Amino acid sequence: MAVYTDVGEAELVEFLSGYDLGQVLSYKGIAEGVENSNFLLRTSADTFILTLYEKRVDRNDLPFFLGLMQYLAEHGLSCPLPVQRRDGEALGELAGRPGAIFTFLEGMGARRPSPANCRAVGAAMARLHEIGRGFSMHRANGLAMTAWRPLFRSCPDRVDEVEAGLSAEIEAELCEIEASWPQGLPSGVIHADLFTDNVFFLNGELSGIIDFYFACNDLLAYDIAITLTAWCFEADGSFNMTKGAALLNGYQSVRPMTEAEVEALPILCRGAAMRFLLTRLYDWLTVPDGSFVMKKDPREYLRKLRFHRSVTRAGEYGYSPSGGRA
Ligand SMILES: Nc1ncnc2c1ncn2[C@@H]1O[C@H](COP(=O)(O)OP(=O)(O)O)[C@@H](O)[C@H]1O
Ligand SMILES: N[C@@H](CCOP(=O)(O)O)C(=O)O
Repeated sequence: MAVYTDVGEAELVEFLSGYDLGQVLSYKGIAEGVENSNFLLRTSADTFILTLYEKRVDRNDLPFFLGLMQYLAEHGLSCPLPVQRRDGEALGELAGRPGAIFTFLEGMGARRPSPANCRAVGAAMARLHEIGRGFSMHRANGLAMTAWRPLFRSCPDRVDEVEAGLSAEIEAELCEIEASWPQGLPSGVIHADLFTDNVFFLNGELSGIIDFYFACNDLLAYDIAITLTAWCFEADGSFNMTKGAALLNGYQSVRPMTEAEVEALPILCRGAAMRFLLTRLYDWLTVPDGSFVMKKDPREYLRKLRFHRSVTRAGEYGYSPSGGRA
């Protein structure tokens, strides 16, 4: 349940007095999400999303996130647009937290993505990468490859309780990833959390992308690796090459990958699986049972990591050099 901060009606009315959004009709907490508190807000003007930023989001990063959403929306990517107050600011303070209001996006995440969904998300991600070239703000990736070992070290000494031998497996894997991580690939603005719950579909068409709170500057192909890892495995843990090909072809229909990116895809996928294995592992071992923070199973990403370790070339993900070309 992602409502960590309660909002009283009087303080909400006071907060809204800075906007031209009419009268509050209703507001209710949204269960989905992990990081922040989100409310569905209906006013006499329209329906909106009210987000209160919780402790895990650094408030110094908020201008980057809000600025990026505004820039992408203004350049044709469907994503929430931060609503400005009368004084021109989009960020305010509510219930002791930084807060902002966003336009509401219609649609729902694909629970079991089809190859067509995968193609659409690949193309949308490439559009995001292309549009992002013109965005002038910069944010280093706080969860970049160099942050994984310190994150692993900060996990309590109970990693092997999750699975026997896990600590040694992660240690060995980190050494290989660190030694083989690619240098000099094209970089730019990436979403970095393009999971199925963050991409909405309406009537079979991709209607928008949400949740830019891990967005940062990093390797574009690392974003492809994250998305491929999130979208193209089945519930039984098997990789679906049809979906992989669809996602990569969709991406390449907008932005062809360079040869170096294609070659690096297997190691980037190992990194992507490691990043989500570690954040999930940390939460699994540190967040108390019964807490509001939704813990996700780290073993899902351990299985994905093991698959990626067996891959030697991008063709095994469904990549084909002509992919995306008409
Ligand atoms: N602009 C939006 N339009 C429609 N629904 C939204 C919007 N932003 C968030 N939501 C809803 O709120 C949920 C949580 O949002 P998300 O940004 O993923 O939260 P968190 O950052 O806490 O993970 C989403 O799954 C979706 O249901
Ligand atoms: N996608 C991450 C967790 C972050 O959750 P989100 O609700 O912010 O997308 C994971 O699955 O580990």
